[in-house]
Amino acid sequence: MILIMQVTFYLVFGIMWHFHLCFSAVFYVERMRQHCWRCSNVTFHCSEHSMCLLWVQTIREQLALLTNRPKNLLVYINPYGGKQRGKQIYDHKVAPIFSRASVSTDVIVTERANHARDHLKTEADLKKYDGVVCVGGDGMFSEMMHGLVSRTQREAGVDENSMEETLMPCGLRIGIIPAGSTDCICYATVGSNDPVTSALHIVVGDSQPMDVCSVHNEDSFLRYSVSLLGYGFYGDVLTDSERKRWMGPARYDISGVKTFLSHRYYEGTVSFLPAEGDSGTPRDKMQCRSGGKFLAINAASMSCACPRSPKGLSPSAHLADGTTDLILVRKCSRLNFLCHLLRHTNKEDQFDHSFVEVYRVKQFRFTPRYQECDSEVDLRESGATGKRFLSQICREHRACGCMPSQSNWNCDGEILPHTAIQVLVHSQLIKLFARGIEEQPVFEDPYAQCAI
Ligand SMILES: Nc1ncnc2c1ncn2[C@@H]1O[C@H](COP(=O)(O)OP(=O)(O)OP(=O)(O)O)[C@@H](O)[C@H]1O
Repeated sequence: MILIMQVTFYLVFGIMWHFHLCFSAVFYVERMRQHCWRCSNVTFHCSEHSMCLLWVQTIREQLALLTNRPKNLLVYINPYGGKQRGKQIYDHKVAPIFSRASVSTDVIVTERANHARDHLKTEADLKKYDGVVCVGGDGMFSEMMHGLVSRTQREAGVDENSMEETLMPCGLRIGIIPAGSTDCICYATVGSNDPVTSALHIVVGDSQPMDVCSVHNEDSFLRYSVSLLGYGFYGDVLTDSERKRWMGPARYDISGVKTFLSHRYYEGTVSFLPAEGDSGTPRDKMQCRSGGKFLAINAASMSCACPRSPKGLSPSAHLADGTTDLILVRKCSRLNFLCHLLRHTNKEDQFDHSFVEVYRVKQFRFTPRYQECDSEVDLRESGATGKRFLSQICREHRACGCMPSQSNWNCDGEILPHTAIQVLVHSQLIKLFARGIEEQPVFEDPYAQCAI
């Protein structure tokens, strides 16, 4: 009994004691299908008050020894993310679990885009907290991560604009309660996009380090990325879908089909520093420069798994090994490109095509064939008349003023204002309240209760 308790005690997260009726309920995590966790409880009845009290005190003492568990959290809720149910999800599904686990919270419902980022960057008294939690989608996570990373660098005197400086890892862990239209980061780090599961990962104090890529244009810092940096196909899908926000989540499908049919390719050169040692490579083709015509240039710092693509863009990408998987899809026929895209949704190897190259790298640089001086992206549907391409004058045909074909970088769902970028992976810069996707059931019967 003692042995079982030691093994599984970390899954207990609360206890409720009823003095007069002489019983106590112990709350614990129960593993369900598809990486979902649920809150369960077992009730102990006891004929003697003193024995019941002893049990309750012992369990409380044991819980107090688990120092990795958060006691104070700062929570940001985006009330407009996804189906606009962030507040409801937090109040009904998450807050009761935090309360049961004796986690106290300060909750901020955001009033505008970048509210959470700015508050974290400057105002928040971070010493009071053991972690920060966002209730929203990938955009909301990205906002919070930017706020926390920038704050950490500023306090450490690190210049984010300099690629030479080593960034300081963040001290606070980040929790993600999925409530967006795309919850890829949550899905790739927990294995599901279920708010209750994420809340339970937070209260049991899970910790998952994560790499962060910094993206620079010459000497200026642009953004951080933790999941996907995509030029060409994924950049075009995002740019088009941003113009169709009014359509809701259906915009991604419509923009995806439209972008696929347009079959645009882009010219440029990718230079990279391959990972060494035991990081492994997704494929064994070593070279450090690749130029030509590309349908897509993707850098996946995590698998980028999501319900539509259960294995993700790069199934073996590691969350925290200091590398990113650079996937170069060269110009090919529409049919071949379709085959490649379809393999993201099934178990076939999406890299097993002659027009696809993949490298595990620590840093890379992309130079478009036609270097632009500036690119202010105009997202209006009537973009052709906007500012977007005004400065993109073809170098080789200055006289004719023809417009070179350039895409935008999709940086974790945000459009970058520059096409020529340098990317550097910072190993384990942040930590999440997550444990990665559990490969094997810990217990022989994965659906059995975790006995205490
Ligand atoms: N109160 C607010 N009002 C408007 N925008 C907000 C607010 N709070 C946060 N945001 C912004 O909303 C964007 C989308 O939020 P979130 O990621 O939570 O939802 P989403 O439905 O997943 O959206 P996305 O289309 O980015 O996947 C974020 O980039 C964030 O900056």
